[in-house]
Amino acid sequence: MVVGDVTTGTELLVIGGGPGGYVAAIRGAQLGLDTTLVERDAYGGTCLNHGCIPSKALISASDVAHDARQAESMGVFADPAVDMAGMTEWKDGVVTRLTRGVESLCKNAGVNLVEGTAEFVDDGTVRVAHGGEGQGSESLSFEHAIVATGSRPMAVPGFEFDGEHILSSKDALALESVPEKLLVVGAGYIGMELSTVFAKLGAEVTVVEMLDDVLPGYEDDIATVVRDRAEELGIDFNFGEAADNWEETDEGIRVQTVDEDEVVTEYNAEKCLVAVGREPVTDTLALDNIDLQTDENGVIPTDDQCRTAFESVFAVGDVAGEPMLAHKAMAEGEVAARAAAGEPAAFDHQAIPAAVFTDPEIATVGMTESEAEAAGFEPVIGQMPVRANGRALTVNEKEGFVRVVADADEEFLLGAQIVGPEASELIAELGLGIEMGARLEDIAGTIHTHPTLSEAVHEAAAAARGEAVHTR
Ligand SMILES: Cc1cc2nc3c(=O)[nH]c(=O)nc-3n(C[C@H](O)[C@H](O)[C@H](O)COP(=O)(O)OP(=O)(O)OC[C@H]3O[C@@H](n4cnc5c(N)ncnc54)[C@H](O)[C@@H]3O)c2cc1C
Ligand SMILES: NC(=O)c1ccc[n+]([C@@H]2O[C@H](COP(=O)([O-])OP(=O)(O)OC[C@H]3O[C@@H](n4cnc5c(N)ncnc54)[C@H](O)[C@@H]3O)[C@@H](O)[C@H]2O)c1
Repeated sequence: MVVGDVTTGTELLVIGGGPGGYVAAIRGAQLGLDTTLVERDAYGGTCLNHGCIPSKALISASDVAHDARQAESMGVFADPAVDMAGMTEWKDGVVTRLTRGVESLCKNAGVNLVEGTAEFVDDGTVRVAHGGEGQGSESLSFEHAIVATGSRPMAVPGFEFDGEHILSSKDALALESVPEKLLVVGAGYIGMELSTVFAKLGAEVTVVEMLDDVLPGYEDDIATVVRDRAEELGIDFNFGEAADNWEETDEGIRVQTVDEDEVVTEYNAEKCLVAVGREPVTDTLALDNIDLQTDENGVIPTDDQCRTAFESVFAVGDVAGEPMLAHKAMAEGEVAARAAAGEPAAFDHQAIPAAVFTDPEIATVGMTESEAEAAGFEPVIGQMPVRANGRALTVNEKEGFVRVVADADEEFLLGAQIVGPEASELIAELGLGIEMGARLEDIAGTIHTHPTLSEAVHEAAAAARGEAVHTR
């Protein structure tokens, strides 16, 4: 415990111990920099504690329950009971194991760990306030600082999170029982992943979305596959409606939405999950003290080395803007640490994959067909339906496809979109392909194991060359 005002110095100061921050700190220490990581809450940040990991744990657990109930066509008859408290305990165990792992990885790498909230005093010093009252504070001087303070959920005006009726994703991931009726506001990443979880666990789920389909930004044929499956699970979608206000009722809550013609619709539910996007966390940093400006979305602007307007200050991860994904935060953390250590490093945006862990999963990397056209390419497309893949049928899956986008001229791989089982795993081969400048023939000429889902990647590349064997 530090009481009073102690001044120490460090070569590399990292603020925030999420995926962006802890990777930056470990890499900085590995490169020989005296490195200090300041975290105010829990190592692993949003991703490990309240995001990627707990949500994927609940997705897996709800899949086990749901798949067992759906296995009659495979000759398996089961009716598993769900103990949400037990599931939450198991999920918390996974989280604890991983957060402890991050802490010990940092320690083993020689990173100095400081618990507290860091704010800038000037462009070479922060003040770290420790814990609660009487815990004191210390000043830390630095040569380079990496800001990795992440993001928080955005609230809809009038729908402030209370953890009881109006839930953030963090609240929803900590529920001890399955709500009978769940209203979800927003059909983006979180809305779709968590609607699927709770529908599979037996909740009656209704989704309201301001726009006209699920998962804005994804191509229509991809969104359609996921929406159709979600509707089969009993999820009720209401598009073109925005959450407007709510009140408490004897049974829970009544939420009113409004559409563009001012038509009001009412929904009764036990709880309401609001998932309408996330905003960067910068208000903990006293940025005014160094006059570091954010843009209109609260994002800290950076260059391709993740450097801010200040030579000595970098920003990585969600606080540095879209896409707000953990692997992008880690990759930026690495670039910033290397740049701080004086190594050549630059962040390359061309092959950042994204995955939505819906049923079935979605995964994309690089350009879509229309993005390739807009970038001046003449694209060629190859597509393999999941139903034509033997392994998919053996795991009782039929819906979806693998699509590759290449440049017609030289056949360089430009992008890929997958919707189907294990899409999040299959996309890695195509990301590597783009990164290495692979051509269609490199993928089509690689022998893929039979029977695997990865053969669909091989066939999509072959299809783009007019050489598919397993699809027309
Ligand atoms: C429900 C959910 C599911 C998600 N699923 C996925 C997924 O499957 N895949 C994926 O790629 N992404 C996913 N994400 C997004 C992912 O969690 C974020 O992109 C990622 O956590 C960003 O990492 P970061 O290091 O920028 O910030 P964070 O993980 O938010 O970490 C920031 C850290 O900074 C600390 N901090 C803030 N201010 C200060 C301060 N002044 N001093 C000290 N410490 C401070 C915070 O306590 C926090 O620990 C999900 C997010 C949510 C909410
Ligand atoms: N698998 C993953 O990688 C993963 C999973 C979860 C979250 N995340 C990250 O977290 C971020 C935040 O997720 P999210 O789902 O909160 O945001 P999102 O941006 O993905 O989706 C928000 C949705 O809410 C809708 N919306 C906005 N205001 C509304 C209103 N008033 N009423 C009804 N609908 C409204 C938007 O049109 C949009 O469809 C994601 O963008 C992503 O970066 C990633």
